[in-house]
Amino acid sequence: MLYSATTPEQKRRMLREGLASGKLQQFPGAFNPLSARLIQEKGFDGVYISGAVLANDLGLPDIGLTTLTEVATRAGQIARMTDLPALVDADTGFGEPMNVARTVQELEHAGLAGCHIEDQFNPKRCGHLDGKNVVDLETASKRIRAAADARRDPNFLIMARTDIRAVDGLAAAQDRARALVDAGADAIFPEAMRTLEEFAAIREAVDVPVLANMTEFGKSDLFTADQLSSVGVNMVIYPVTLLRSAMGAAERTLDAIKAEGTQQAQVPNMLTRARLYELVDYEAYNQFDTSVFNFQVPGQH
Ligand SMILES: C[C@](O)(C(=O)O)[C@H](CC(=O)O)C(=O)O
Ligand SMILES: [Mg+2]
Repeated sequence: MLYSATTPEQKRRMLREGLASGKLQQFPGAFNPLSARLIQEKGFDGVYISGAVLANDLGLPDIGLTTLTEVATRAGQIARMTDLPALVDADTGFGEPMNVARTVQELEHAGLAGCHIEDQFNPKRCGHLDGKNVVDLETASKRIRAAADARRDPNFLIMARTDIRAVDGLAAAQDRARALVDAGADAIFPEAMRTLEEFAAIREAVDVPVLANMTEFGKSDLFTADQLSSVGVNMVIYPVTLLRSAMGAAERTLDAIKAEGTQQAQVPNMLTRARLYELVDYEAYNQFDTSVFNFQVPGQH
């Protein structure tokens, strides 16, 4: 009932253990708190909270328009609904190194298990689009160092994302990954890798966990969990997958209502009322009510 009984500290330990387990950690992107429940129920290892999804959900493009307050608030609402660890996309950290430090403390406070901070210029863009740019190594390292120093829980995961592959190539991505680990990164997110061999090259360059971004319509093929495991990737995200699926379904239903004058034919594709109630644990609230209100007033029989 209500929120997860697992504490943020426990979730952060779970994330660390999962990354050290040798088993690929699969983190689908939750597009709202309810979908985080579904992700947990289906047996995934954790929940990803995508910057693109948070921006798109507000009707905005993913170009650094969302604020720290918006991201921390929404990420906190999602994280508290699941017993799984949640990793959030902190974009470029929302400013200069001191802002990055505050970002990390806000995200810790919101109950996140970790975040990733990238080395793009502001305004940032989707890592799978052309025309992005990256900051120099010193600036990128300062962001990561500030993030690592700011956390109060040593298990809060600081993941460094580098977008440099698309700008300067794979060797540059290996160098930068190494340097960001030296700056304090606990894990590396090499953005826009093209092949499995490229993931293997990053794996070779660093000895911290490596993440693969399996976003649709991007630069990489959608590799399977087995393929990613075979090159030593530790964690995979499906960042926008559920939002795209849900919005695809919504569009088809709206089209059907327009064309047919009723949603009837779409009903079999919908989550039933019973299933929805199950996901929000309706029954537990019912029982709470019954136990609270099931009393007798003395003298009244
Ligand atoms: C992972 C990502 O940063 C996100 O915000 O989810 C995006 C995903 C996308 O736009 O498809 C990215 O830059 O890859
Ligand atoms: Mg993003």
